[in-house]
Amino acid sequence: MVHHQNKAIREGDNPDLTAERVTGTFDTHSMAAQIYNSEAHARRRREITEIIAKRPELHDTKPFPFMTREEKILESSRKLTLITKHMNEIIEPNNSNEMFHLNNEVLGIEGHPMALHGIMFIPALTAQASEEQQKKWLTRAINREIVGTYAQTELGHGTNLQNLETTATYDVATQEFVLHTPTITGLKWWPGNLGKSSNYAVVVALMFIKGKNYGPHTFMVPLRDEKTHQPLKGITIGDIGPKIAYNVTDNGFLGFDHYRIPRTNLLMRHTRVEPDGTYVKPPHAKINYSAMVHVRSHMITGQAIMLSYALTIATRYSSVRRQGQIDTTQPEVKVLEYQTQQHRLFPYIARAYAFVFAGAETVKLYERVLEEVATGNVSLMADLHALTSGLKSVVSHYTAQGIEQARMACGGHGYSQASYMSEIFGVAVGGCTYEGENMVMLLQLARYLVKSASLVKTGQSSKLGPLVAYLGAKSDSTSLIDRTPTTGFAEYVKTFQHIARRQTLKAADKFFGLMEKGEKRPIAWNKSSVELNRASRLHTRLYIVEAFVRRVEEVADPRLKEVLTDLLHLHVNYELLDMSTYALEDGFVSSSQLDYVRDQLYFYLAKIRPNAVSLVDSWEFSDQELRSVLGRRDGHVYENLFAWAKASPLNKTDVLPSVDKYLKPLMESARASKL
Ligand SMILES: CC(C)(COP(=O)(O)OP(=O)(O)OC[C@H]1O[C@@H](n2cnc3c(N)ncnc32)[C@H](O)[C@@H]1OP(=O)(O)O)[C@@H](O)C(=O)NCCC(=O)NCCSC(=O)/C=C/CC(=O)O
Ligand SMILES: Cc1cc2nc3c(=O)[nH]c(=O)nc-3n(C[C@H](O)[C@H](O)[C@H](O)COP(=O)(O)OP(=O)(O)OC[C@H]3O[C@@H](n4cnc5c(N)ncnc54)[C@H](O)[C@@H]3O)c2cc1C
Repeated sequence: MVHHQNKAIREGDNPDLTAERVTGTFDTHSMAAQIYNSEAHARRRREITEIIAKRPELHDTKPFPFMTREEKILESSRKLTLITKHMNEIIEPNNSNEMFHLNNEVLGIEGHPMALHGIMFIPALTAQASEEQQKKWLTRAINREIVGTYAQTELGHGTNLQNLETTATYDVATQEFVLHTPTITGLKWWPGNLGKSSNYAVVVALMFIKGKNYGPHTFMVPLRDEKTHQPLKGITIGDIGPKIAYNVTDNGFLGFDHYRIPRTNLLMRHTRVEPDGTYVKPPHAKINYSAMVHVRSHMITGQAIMLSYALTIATRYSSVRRQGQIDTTQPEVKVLEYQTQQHRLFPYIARAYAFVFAGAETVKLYERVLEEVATGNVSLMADLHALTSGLKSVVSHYTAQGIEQARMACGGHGYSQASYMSEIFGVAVGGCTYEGENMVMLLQLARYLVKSASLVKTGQSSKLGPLVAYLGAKSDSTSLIDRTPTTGFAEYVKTFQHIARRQTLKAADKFFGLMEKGEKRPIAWNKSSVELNRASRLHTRLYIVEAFVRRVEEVADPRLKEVLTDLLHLHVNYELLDMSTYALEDGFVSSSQLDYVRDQLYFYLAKIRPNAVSLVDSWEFSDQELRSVLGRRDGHVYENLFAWAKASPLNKTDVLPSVDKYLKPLMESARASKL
């Protein structure tokens, strides 16, 4: 038996796909260890996948696209109950990475009744509840004795938290908070699993004590009777209806009618209200926003995975789909041979790797900040907020674009739900909106960049933090990119730094200039905001490149290093071309240097070509996880597309009731009138 580098090869697979795998130059298990950040985790993922494969009760009973929303919720609840009961047989208890994989395999990306419970409810209690409160609620939440969500957004306000309408007014006499929704626009709207599944929520409301507004605070609020699951008195609650995707999650609405909770339901780890109404303020004004920062830090990896789902589907399919000829004397080629197809897919494969490497760094920083904040050290909160605001925006934007490119790369079959592309797109694109609308979050990063620019302009560059230290450096007069040895990335990094620095300082100049001319700060900010957001994107894209460089430098295995270096070359050349306006406008990069960059790009598209399938196989998604007929590991696409179509509910009968009822009489009367 031949041992191939690509571990996805099996006998009986589509030979076109096997041929791709045979050309792979690196070990896909080793690459998986890079993607999932450790050999142990990559191995555990495979083990979990194998366990699930052997347990048919954990498989989808039919393809998701053939189910109604109610059927999907029922099916998801069934599987959720099973994996909760048998969790310890499948994953290490309390290992969030393993839990994430188990959920993706068994439940999929469309959500499930406890999605927000794990993503936000437990993290909010962990970071914001006092020890006493954690004893009361966190253990019950971890044991799934109660199910919770995070209810912040309202019908009328999501971004602007200071103008939420839900109030929590302290009643000193009874030592209770009175939660109230004064208008329809004050209804909580959107929280995941609020509609039907949760019986508790961490609710964000403006806190009033003795007539004074203390701004948004978080409260632990019971919503439904723990036995009957009926809404409690004073609570109006329900599902907001179907969405573009993610419809297994019951995003909901919630209203309070003078609903009372004890004082001690204010989450009091960092902030307190004494029985007499005395307010003890937290060590950082935005410490209660931690659940959002938690998700923003983790969603970078989640987005990279969804982008990779789409790329795996499109790259495998492009290796079995033959259409047209390049040399007319030869048979039809795999569509992956077309340079346009490679240009559509490979730069996004590089981006997916770049995103997952950047995501690993964000999670690490988040964990550090979480530990520090627990001891009262809030010094890194602003850095983490700035970094995650930029990354969540840039990564979700390019992920959505990349998935759509991958869908189009599959031609007509990409438009069929058999590809699963529309669901992957629909779920991923939600990330551009939730956890802070992308433009808004880029503007949060811009505040940090403008403060940093101001340090540079006032000669205080030494005070710049490591994430923005480059803003204080002096640029060379021109880029030396075409004189760089092909293995080096330093000149590219310098060029990206130059571009980000120039745009940041220029946008800051515009903002400060408008204020000098007499504009009020918020007006000047608004008039500079497009330029400021451009700076935020360029800064974030620089960070992503640097994270990619850092990872490639760490890799020891020469085969992995070579292919990752190829991908990095592709990435830096593609990114530079994509932002060439900025590079050209001050002459830092010349048009002949851009020609070099273009040539490099085409060179690396061709160099990566033999490894394309192995690069997507390395993500090690099972067929169950991908849920795509086009993306099947074995490449047997056509016969399975036919089987999938035959299984469509519309094909249960040859003649539909709608035909009997309407079309037949219509045709009959048309025929009769002709007689
Ligand atoms: C846009 C936001 C951040 C503005 O918040 P606000 O309180 O109004 O800010 P201010 O203007 O008063 O102050 C800005 C100031 O605060 C700093 N800051 C903001 N957030 C943080 C933070 N988390 N950590 C540290 N510092 C923070 C900021 O840097 C400024 O500092 P300066 O020094 O420049 O003054 C806020 O309204 C916001 O976050 N809006 C977005 C709302 C959002 O994300 N909602 C998510 C709801 S939950 C959800 O979507 C769930 C999805 C489900 C799923 O994930 O699957
Ligand atoms: C799938 C999904 C799941 C969600 N889950 C939850 C959940 O579990 N819990 C929860 O509480 N919420 C949840 N949300 C709500 C989500 O967090 C908000 O929709 C999001 O924060 C955006 O707020 P918004 O809807 O008020 O948008 P808006 O703020 O109304 O945005 C509309 C437009 O106005 C622009 N805009 C707004 N403010 C500014 C500004 N200051 N400067 C410049 N432009 C601005 C935006 O860029 C955007 O283009 C979810 C949303 C989705 C789509």
